[in-house]
Amino acid sequence: MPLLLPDHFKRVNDTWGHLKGDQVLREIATLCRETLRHEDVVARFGGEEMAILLPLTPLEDGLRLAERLRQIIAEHDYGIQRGSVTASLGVAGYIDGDTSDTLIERADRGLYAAKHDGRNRVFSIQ
Ligand SMILES: Nc1nc2c(ncn2[C@@H]2O[C@H](COP(=O)(O)OP(=O)(O)OP(=O)(O)O)[C@@H](O)[C@H]2O)c(=O)[nH]1
Repeated sequence: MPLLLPDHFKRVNDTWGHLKGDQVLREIATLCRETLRHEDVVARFGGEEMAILLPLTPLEDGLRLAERLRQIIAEHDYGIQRGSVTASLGVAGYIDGDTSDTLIERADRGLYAAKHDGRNRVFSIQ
């Protein structure tokens, strides 16, 4: 399960306006959906955060997919200055006994590590 958070999104809103920010978020969600399988789920997870559910996907594959998404998001043309939209992703793989809370908590720690390491990165904490 990857958690995705755009980088420096306040700056996107402040520079190009909230409506453009909304459009960027919608485009990121569309890019995710286009990249994922039919059974995968992209969900808004409060604010500008998105949760991605990849059923029956080993962590290694989830990490590969998250890395692909990171690249696609960074390379897409949003109609604003190139390079101004990137995202950080934290990925957690299901472990026996996990609840949704413990899974999200690990993905969130990965996300925090990705932000802390400089953003536009994929991190996983097991
Ligand atoms: N346009 C738009 N902005 C949103 C939405 N939800 C949250 N935001 C904005 O997203 C911004 C998030 O800012 P911060 O939490 O400071 O994080 P950030 O600027 O992305 O910085 P880092 O996460 O540290 O890279 C805030 O300005 C929120 O108002 C939304 O639905 N639409």
